[in-house]
Amino acid sequence: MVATPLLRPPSAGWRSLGSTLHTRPAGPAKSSLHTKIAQVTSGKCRYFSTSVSKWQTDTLDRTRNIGIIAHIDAGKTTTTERMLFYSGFTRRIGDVDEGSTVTDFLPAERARGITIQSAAITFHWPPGEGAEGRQIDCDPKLPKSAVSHTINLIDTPGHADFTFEVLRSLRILDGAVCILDGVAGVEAQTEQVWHQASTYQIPRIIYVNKLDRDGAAFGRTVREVSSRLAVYPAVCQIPWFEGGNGAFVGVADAINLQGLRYKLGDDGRSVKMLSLEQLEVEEPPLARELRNARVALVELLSEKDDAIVEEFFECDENHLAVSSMAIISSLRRCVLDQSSQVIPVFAGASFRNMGVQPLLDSVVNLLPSPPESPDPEVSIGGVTGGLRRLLSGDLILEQTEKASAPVKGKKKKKTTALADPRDAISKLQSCALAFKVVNDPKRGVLVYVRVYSGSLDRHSLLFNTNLHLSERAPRLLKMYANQAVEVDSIPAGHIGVVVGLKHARTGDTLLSYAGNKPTPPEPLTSLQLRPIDVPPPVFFTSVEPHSLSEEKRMHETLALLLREDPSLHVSIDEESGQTLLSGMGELHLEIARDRLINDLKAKASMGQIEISYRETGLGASNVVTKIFDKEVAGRRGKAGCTAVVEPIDDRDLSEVADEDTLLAETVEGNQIVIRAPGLQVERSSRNDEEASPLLPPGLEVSSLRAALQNGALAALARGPQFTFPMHNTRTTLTVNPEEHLFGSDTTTSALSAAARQATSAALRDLLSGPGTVMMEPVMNVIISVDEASLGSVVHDISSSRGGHIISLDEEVPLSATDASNTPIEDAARPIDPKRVYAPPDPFESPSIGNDVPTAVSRPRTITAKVPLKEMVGYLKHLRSLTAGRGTFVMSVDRFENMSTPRQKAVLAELRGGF
Ligand SMILES: Nc1nc2c(ncn2[C@@H]2O[C@H](COP(=O)(O)OP(=O)(O)OP(=O)(O)O)[C@@H](O)[C@H]2O)c(=O)[nH]1
Repeated sequence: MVATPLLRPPSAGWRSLGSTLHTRPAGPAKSSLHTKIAQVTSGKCRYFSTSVSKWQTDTLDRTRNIGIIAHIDAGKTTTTERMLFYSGFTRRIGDVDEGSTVTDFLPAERARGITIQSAAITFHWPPGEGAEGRQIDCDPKLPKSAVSHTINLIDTPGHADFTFEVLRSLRILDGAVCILDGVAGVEAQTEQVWHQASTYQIPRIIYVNKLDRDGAAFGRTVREVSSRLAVYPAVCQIPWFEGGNGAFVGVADAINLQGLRYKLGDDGRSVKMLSLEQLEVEEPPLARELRNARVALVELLSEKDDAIVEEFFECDENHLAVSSMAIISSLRRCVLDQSSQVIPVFAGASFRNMGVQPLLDSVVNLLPSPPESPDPEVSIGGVTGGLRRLLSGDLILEQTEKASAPVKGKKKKKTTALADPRDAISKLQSCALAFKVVNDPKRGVLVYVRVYSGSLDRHSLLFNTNLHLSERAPRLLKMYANQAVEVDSIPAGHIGVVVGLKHARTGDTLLSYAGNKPTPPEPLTSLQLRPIDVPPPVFFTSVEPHSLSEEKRMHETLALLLREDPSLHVSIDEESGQTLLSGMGELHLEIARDRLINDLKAKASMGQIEISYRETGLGASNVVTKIFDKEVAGRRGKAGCTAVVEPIDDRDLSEVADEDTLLAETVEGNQIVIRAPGLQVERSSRNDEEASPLLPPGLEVSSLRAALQNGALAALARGPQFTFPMHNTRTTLTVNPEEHLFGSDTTTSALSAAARQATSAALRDLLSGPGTVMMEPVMNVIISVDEASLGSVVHDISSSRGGHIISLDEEVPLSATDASNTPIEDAARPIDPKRVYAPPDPFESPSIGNDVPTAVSRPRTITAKVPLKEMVGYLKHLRSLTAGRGTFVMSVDRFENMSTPRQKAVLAELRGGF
């Protein structure tokens, strides 16, 4: 599978693998592969181009948008650094432990040695000009890695606190490399990220790293892949331990039937290649195992792919005679067709510079190009489907039918004639997803985008469908880690950066369209690419400026932080005036603190990190009316409204809404319904900005709605009894035009103030009536332990921590972290490790070689629901219960009402200091 070594005659000499030599050889001779792997012709392919800024769409098939996913510390950054080095991108290998890597370029990341931001880096493999180069016809009999490809690599973070960041990186990938730690095997978080990748149907290959470490067990890890990730591992390489159980010196390649021995202590560019025959002389046990691996590989592929069966018969049913190209093609088909459940597995030790070039070849050979990846999901006008279907007109047709179908039990709403949505779709020039916003100290705010259709051109007007505003794209860049090249356009399938956008945030969809209108034609305004739910924040901390004069700057910096990371929330406590920053985990907030204070230089300090509790009503309030009548900033403002606050029932929001409803939306766990009887707003009309004759001049429906919503949200940020934000409530605001609007005195700020006062009054009414209760975040926790510690961990969770055990050894998706509600296909059945080929590990007893781990060390998975409070500092405790082997991941399940004694105990603790 190694392009360069595969393509050269196996010889016992040391070869240089790297950027200097790329010859184009002849394809392998089919008939006698096991005796003669490849022949080399002297014909050379040159991959030169003159322009690096030209992004040709016709070279899209030579582009790979991939990510590296793994458990924390599995070696993502170390592997990425080697990739950059071998591709000629860097001159020396960066070291995570020294803090000199290219990808972890934030000071906070360098200091902690962990990856926080997913940086996008472009490089070429094999070294050359990548997809920008002149189109060269390559022999289809050669692997794709014979020609230089452009690889856009997204480095995803590994810590559970950054799940949201992992998700938003995942959704723009066409393929992924999953790195496993060869000592730790498949860990809880690997499973979590694996399932998230399954949600987006991302084709994957696996790389088992750290095989140089004591205790590394490639075979055991392969078996865990089958049992824990529920896929068939296609072992493409096996580790080469000197003399069978000595030092890790390289890999034996089951595709090309050769051994790759690296020079110890070297930078990994010198590799000795040995044919199977040579291995038989020099390392007979390894040669024997390599034959086993080849047989198992061909057998596995034959179960899933008919084409290789034919090839196998042509080779007289000789597993060793099947050509390496046939195997590569078969593996590629299986990787792209995820129903095969086949995942190729590779081996290496990135830190020792072993195994990374063959891995890069596999990225090019096996992972899909953008056009080969699954149709990206979009939502438009309440309908979801694939972007390609939308562009072909199929999806929107469904929407038109759905919109005109009568709603059960309701009279049909009056609608204006809808223009054919296909006309609107035909006006779409480009559609891109902003997947990352980074504040670069030199270049300003960089918005990383993945373009999905058309071509995003410099100076084009981009409509942001999340924020409903347009902004121009003054400059476009292609990023090489922290270096940039200016470009004129970013075509579909590519990743680039827009500089100079003032509003776009991570996760926003950006459109360019034909025509000079300020907004695109309906229903394009609602088009969203791969929408993703932001989980509710469960920790918070206060942020205080050092002085009053610093306050403005602090808020600007916070706003930037929120553009970068929308899973952070900022709110102001109305009464104390304190600024509160909330996030998904303790580490999440600590990193935010680092970013704010150390990187963005805000002169502010942060308080302690605390759990973010909530408050909810135990019944409905009375209807409360408030008329706001006051001078604001020298101008009279008068407006009124009524409010009712009640707990959410199980009615759907669409059932709550009627013809008088201007808005029915769930924001941060609370539903807001805004009604204006008789306003005669044509809601189903596509012109929401339409002024109503009942509205004072200058006041539009959209601004009335926004003002009322903001007012209600401000009031709901503070519960009447415990001052925690309200949760699980529905607030219905009603504006009666005749009673609550007062001509030109009714300004948006007066409306907002009236809504806030009415909601606050309804909350107080709730307190004097049915009362309120505290709610706490309850986590969905998945714990991985050995059989031996199962009992003590289960006991600890259920008795000392007040948790409920949901299941043992069953995959339960982490609700808040799973991107959609679509069932996870592969969460179903683990594959019996006995049916899977895995080479024996050094020191492994032959009797258990192919067996499941022994009873005491059998991995067990506990799924439980536990209050977050009881999970603070849990890792340390788990480690002590499991002799250091247990791991866990968690995500918010929901907020639950607290019992009176628990509420009392928590309040006493909070008052006494957390
Ligand atoms: N012995 C050995 N150590 C390795 C290998 N690869 C990585 N390491 C070490 O493992 C540690 C973690 O490596 P990283 O590359 O930072 O891992 P990561 O997956 O990027 O971690 P996060 O960025 O925190 O998610 C570092 O100390 C590396 O030096 C390897 O092949 N062998």
